[in-house]
Parts: sequence; C-alpha cells; structure tokens
Amino acid sequence: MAKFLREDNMCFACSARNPIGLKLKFEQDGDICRTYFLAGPEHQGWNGVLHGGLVATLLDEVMAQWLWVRDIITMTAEITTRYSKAVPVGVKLTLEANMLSDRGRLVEMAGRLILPDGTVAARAKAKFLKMDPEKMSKGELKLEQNRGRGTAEEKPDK
Ligand SMILES: CCCCCCCCCC(=O)SCCNC(=O)CCNC(=O)[C@H](O)C(C)(C)COP(=O)(O)OP(=O)(O)OC[C@H]1O[C@@H](n2cnc3c(N)ncnc32)[C@H](O)[C@@H]1OP(=O)(O)O
Repeated sequence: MAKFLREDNMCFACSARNPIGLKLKFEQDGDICRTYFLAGPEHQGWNGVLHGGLVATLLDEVMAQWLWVRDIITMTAEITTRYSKAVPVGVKLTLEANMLSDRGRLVEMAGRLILPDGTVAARAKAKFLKMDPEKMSKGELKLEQNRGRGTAEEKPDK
C-alpha cells in the first residue's frame, strides 16, 4: 500500500539515497522496531556528545518506522524526549520503539535510545496521527492544511 510513498523516498533519517541523511535501516523483533546508529563528530553538539535534536530525530524515526512497516501512514503530532544521560558519539547506539495505544486516528508510541552497556540514555513518547496515504504521496501533501496555523494570531505557548 505504501509502495508509492517509498519510491521517491528522500527521508533525512531513512533514505538510502539522501546524501546528507542518516541512512537508518530497521529490523522488526516481535512488537519492537529497532535500528542502530553510529554517530560521528559531525553529529555532535557539545564536544563528544550527540546533539539532542538528533536524539529526538532518531527516536521519532524509529517510532514512525514501527508504524510505516505496518502500512500505518502517520505524521508526528507530538513528541516528548527525556534525556537522562549524555549520548557519546563514536559508539553503536540502539534505538527501539513499541506501540502504547491505538485509538481511532491517534497512535501513542514509546521509544528509547540504548547505549552499548545497556543504559537507556533517552526515552521518548509520541503521538502520531494517521494520515490519508493519497495525500502523503509525492507532491500531493496538502500543505494548505497549514493555513491559519502557526500564524501571529495564534497565541504563543505558555
Ligand atoms: C519512506 C518515508 C518514511 C518516512 C517516515 C518519516 C517519519 C517522520 C515522522 C515526522 O517527523 S512527521 C513531520 C513532523 N510532523 C509534522 O510536520 C506534523 C505537522 N502537523 C500537522 O500536519 C497536523 O497538525 C496534523 C496532521 C498532525 C493534524 O492535523 P489534521 O488536520 O490532520 O488533524 P486535526 O488538527 O483536525 O486533529 C485531528 C484530531 O487529532 C487531535 N490531535 C491533533 N494533534 C494532537 C496531539 N498532539 N495530541 C492529541 N490529539 C491531537 C485533534 O484534537 C483532533 O481531535 P478530534 O478529532 O477529537 O477533534
């Protein structure tokens, strides 16, 4: 079903042909989706430490892929990341995701980043909203759905 979405995939996290992408590959282990990542110096924020935005990206992606491989087409609506330990670059990281709940359009997912010694350095929870695959196909994402959102009229977060 999602084949047509895969054809032009330039996803920063998972595309094999995005020249600046992370090129993640995924495996399924029962109800767990898993990937591995070896961060380099180009991925750091503080010296030797993986940038926190990339930690969130890795977690977002492994959760999204759990859904994607099951042909559940979604967008991330909300993600919360708890950074418990600094994540070093230069070591093999493991990212895992599982589903927490599936109610109507809303799917809640959990993700974790695991260091080589088994320590969970970061955890994420996220809400994904199911999308119409037709609207997600290349060039047809209805960005006009954004109209009226995120404008100056919208009150800032408190
Ligand atoms: C091969 C390629 C593989 C690629 C994998 C890529 C994975 C990448 C994952 C991502 O990072 S996606 C990019 C980041 N996310 C976005 O850009 C999403 C931006 N936001 C939107 O586009 C829209 O806000 C969104 C699609 C999430 C929802 O808009 P909709 O117009 O479809 O839904 P609407 O706002 O009407 O909300 C529908 C329902 O969900 C509820 N809802 C929305 N956001 C929610 C939220 N955060 N938590 C709980 N409920 C939420 C909302 O209240 C409402 O409830 P009711 O039906 O009861 O009225």
